[in-house]
Amino acid sequence: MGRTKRRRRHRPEVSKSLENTTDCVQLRQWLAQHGWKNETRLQLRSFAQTGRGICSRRAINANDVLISIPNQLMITFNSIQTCLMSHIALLREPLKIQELLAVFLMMEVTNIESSWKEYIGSLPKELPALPWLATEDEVSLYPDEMQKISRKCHENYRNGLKRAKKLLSDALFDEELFKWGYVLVNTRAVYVDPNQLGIEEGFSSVLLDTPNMALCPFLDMFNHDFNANTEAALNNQDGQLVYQLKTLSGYRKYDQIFISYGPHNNMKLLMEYGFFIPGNVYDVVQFEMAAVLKVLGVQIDQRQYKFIKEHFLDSKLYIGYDMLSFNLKALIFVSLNGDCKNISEVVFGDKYSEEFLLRLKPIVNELLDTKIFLYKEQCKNCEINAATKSKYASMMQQFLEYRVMFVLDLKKIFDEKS
Ligand SMILES: C[S@@+](CC[C@H](N)C(=O)[O-])C[C@H]1O[C@@H](n2cnc3c(N)ncnc32)[C@H](O)[C@@H]1O
Repeated sequence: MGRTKRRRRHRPEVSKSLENTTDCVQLRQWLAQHGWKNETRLQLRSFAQTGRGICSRRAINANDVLISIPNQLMITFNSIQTCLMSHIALLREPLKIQELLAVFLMMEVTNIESSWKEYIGSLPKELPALPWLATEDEVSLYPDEMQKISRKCHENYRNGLKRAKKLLSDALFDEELFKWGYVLVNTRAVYVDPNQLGIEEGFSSVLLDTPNMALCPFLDMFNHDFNANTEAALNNQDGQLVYQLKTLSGYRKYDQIFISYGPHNNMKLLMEYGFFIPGNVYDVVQFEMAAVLKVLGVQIDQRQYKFIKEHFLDSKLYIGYDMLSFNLKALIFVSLNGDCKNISEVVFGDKYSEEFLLRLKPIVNELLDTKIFLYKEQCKNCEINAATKSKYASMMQQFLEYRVMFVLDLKKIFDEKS
């Protein structure tokens, strides 16, 4: 009875081992040949919730070093420089580090003698459903804020593509493979300190930015969770530079081990990585100043406008589980109190009157209602498009459906709190 109970409580998430797949076997052999010891017995599995990810065949304790990847296995600016030397010499225009890494992947994926063949073989063949990869017709059905971000991401990509194309002859350039590399770098690269890697100053003739991105085999298989707490560092271990991850929380055997990609809200996760997490504690709904003023039904005068602009109160306007952002509350106050003599004192001293706080309640409700209305409308658009089975439209539809539930949740919480 005790055993059954214990087992039930410890039942791990449904998953399937990937250890016997060709890609995984080859990756492991290659890592082992280059000195990776896998002291924490990490294993690749396919998880029902997240797809491919990592667990351990033993329990992991808080403060354990999860993984140490030797520097020579990573793809850094240094490794690219050595491999692409002849092409880099032809460089007519500098690239960004992300673009250079993408060019490198594009070249190496077809190079059967590549030193990273096993790693490149382990990379996903299919790209995550990043909304900006959709067609312009589909993007035009997204909510305004997501259209804007999608177009910006697409523009960045097009600029990178233009630059990268100047680097190589047409015969050597494969646009589809470049896009594949570009997205994978965006979703998998880790931050590195160029000084620690011994990257000399001379990169500015080749790069538009600093070489602070690198690809780290196996370590890039960890999925994201907002609760995860890890520390990453390049350390010296037995005279060798290694990229190490330390976990600050423990994991049971076979439970998926997560890292955190940052305190990202769901919109950011979807735009940058192609997924979102229901219940994400960092999630928020954002507002434009014009939309807030419309709900308030007021017109602000010059003095109010100047105050808002001077203190950047027209940005970072959002509501999340922690409720209104500082700026949103301040913007509402300033907009409703044109005749107030001591705006600064109230706003920056958090001296809002009871009367104002009471007034906030219906305003917040209305702001959230406008979002629900919008998301429902846009959800219908994506639903029509999802019928054509585009993975972007389906993902956006799921996201907007979740978004409606999230905002309803916020309304409930705000109602209970105030
Ligand atoms: C660094 S990779 C992680 C490993 C990846 N799952 C793989 O199979 O190679 C980042 C990508 O994994 C996926 N991912 C990461 N965390 C996730 C999560 N919590 N839920 C769903 N997908 C996730 C997304 O596609 C993201 O772009």
